Amino acid sequence: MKVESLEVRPLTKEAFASFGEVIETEGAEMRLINNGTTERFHNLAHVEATGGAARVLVNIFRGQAFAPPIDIAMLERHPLGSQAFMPLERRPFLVVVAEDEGGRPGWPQAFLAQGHQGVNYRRNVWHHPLLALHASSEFLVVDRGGEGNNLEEFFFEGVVYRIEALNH
Ligand SMILES: NC(=O)N[C@@H](O)C(=O)O
Ligand code: NI
Repeated sequence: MKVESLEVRPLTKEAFASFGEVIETEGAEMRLINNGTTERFHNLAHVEATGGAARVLVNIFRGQAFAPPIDIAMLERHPLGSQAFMPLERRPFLVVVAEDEGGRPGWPQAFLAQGHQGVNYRRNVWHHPLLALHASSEFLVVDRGGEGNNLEEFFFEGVVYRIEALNH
């Protein structure tokens, strides 16, 4: 099995732009509402839910903690809807995505999300299932329910992509 080293970069809107949105208050449009008592950080992510009986689901995922070395052996995608993860316990977590190359993921890209950042994977974007860090952590997850198969998985053959350190 070939082992390729994967670097981890900080999660930024710009770096993540081709995969979806970064959910954070920084740089967001803020609207004062509720008679000035509440700041609304408006329209942070585009939620997509397509296909038969499509509806938007609000979930909580409690993810077990991963620690380096972390091997990325597979990625998945959801052809019928987007999927957003927002940390509820303000811990950093790992985001691994890849561009699509002819129906399979290209070289994975790893990002370290800070505890105040969430991500929204655009519909059909290759990503790794939840990778919580440091301790079991809960996330608010907004994704798609409905008919049909909304999960496509790809298992790399002969290679794993290893994250040796979280760097940041
Ligand atoms: N399967 C599931 O609901 N979770 C994954 O899609 C994930 O990205 O964690
Ligand atoms: Ni997913």
